[in-house]
Amino acid sequence: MSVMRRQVWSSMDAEARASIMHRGLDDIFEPSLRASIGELIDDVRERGDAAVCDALGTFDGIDVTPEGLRVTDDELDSAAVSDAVDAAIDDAMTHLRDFNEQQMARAADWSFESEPGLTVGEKITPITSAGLFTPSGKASYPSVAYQLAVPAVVAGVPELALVVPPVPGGSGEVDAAVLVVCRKLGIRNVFRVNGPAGIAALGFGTESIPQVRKIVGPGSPAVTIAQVEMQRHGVATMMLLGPTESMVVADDTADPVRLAADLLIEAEHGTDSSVVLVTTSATLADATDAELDRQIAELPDVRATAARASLGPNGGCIVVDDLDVAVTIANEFAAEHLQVAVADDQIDRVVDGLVNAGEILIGQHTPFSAGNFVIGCPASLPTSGFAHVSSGITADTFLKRTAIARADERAAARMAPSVIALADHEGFPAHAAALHLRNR
Ligand SMILES: NC(=O)c1ccc[n+]([C@@H]2O[C@H](COP(=O)([O-])OP(=O)(O)OC[C@H]3O[C@@H](n4cnc5c(N)ncnc54)[C@H](O)[C@@H]3O)[C@@H](O)[C@H]2O)c1
Ligand SMILES: N[C@H](CO)Cc1c[nH]c[nH+]1
Ligand SMILES: [Zn+2]
Repeated sequence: MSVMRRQVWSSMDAEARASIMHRGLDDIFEPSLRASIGELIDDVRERGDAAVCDALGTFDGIDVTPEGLRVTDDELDSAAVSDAVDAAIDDAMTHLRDFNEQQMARAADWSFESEPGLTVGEKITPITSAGLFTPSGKASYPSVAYQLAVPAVVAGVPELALVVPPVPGGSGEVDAAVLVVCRKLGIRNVFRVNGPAGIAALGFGTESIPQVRKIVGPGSPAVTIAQVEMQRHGVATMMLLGPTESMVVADDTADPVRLAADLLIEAEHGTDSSVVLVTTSATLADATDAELDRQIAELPDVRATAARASLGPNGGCIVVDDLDVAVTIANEFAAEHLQVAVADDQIDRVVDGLVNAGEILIGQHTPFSAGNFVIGCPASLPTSGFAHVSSGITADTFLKRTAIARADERAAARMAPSVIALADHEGFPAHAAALHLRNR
């Protein structure tokens, strides 16, 4: 039986096409989950640390007192990982720091004289505080910790706090690799939390956990709902870093063995992931499917089950007539991670046409896992179609732009008739009066 659900674009009706584009949102915003997360948020607002501790007991099976929420200096200082992981974290953080510093160098204040006597521009400053959520459920995610924290540090956010659920099945300890990342970056405000309760705690502030202005980080549906709900309470959060997803656009020159391996990368995250191959070659699709079957057999059961769901009911293979159609599909899908595996002389044409994706990785030497871990591009990226309108987490996520203008007397007089005409039309006499009195 095929691993990938196979469809031919030219024979798919509108419903079949819409179904491949749709992912995740119904599950994420399932009404009873929304209601229970809403109650949890209210509880944290009313009872602070006590509610976070209760949620840790109920949902994560961990008993802690409020004093136990903060990861101690001793835990941070003694956290240790193998030399190989330590070196890999340094390698990754160097690339990520370089990427974000390049971005910062292009985010300079600017101004210009837009007419004689009128200067306008922008001043760019970091937000004053941010909360970083590192997931810890179906996997350990030190890479998410540095994907969030390095950009925040490079942006210069003065107050940072990181929350993370304890290792599942443990006795309350936090993944040592996450702590190593925090230590390397000088982040000492680290808290063990239940996922959604931790989001609420960052938004309201509790006795132990500092209140922040913006919360970022990918997570499970419960964590995602908590972030969306906290917008009602005046906290900035992002839309929407949900279940991991990927797409590969390939032509008949792609190597099916690498293609299968690359499709399995994000497919193994969970049964809620979605992975799609769009190809001009049915022969390549057949060969890739056979390879997928062989490579999935080598995965542990839990990852194999996730991969079959991601490539089967949640995703699949779409055979298209040409690469232009593939580009149209990729832009409509707006994948979190997108790889282009086409002939060298087609790459520019395809990449030029791609506009909606969290990241675009070019060629079969650029697998998603290199992007996830080490390349230095953002890897905490918008999912569920939000790559149509938003971007991954970078230093820019932690900056804001304030417009600045200065007019002299001559420019104010020149603008007065336009201001007064529009103020009169909108019915705001005080808006008009401020210009009238300057021009008497
Ligand atoms: N978009 C991205 O950049 C990106 C990056 C990494 C991971 N991800 C995705 O993030 C997700 C991580 O999910 P995860 O489960 O591994 O970790 P998670 O930490 O996000 O979720 C687990 C936490 O949520 C709590 N929780 C779960 N359901 C709950 C409920 N109903 N009520 C209260 N608490 C509840 C658990 O007790 C635990 O504390 C995956 O879907 C993965 O694909 C996305
Ligand atoms: N694929 C994830 C982002 O969607 C990032 C990640 C971390 N670890 C493994 N993968
Ligand atoms: Zn991944």
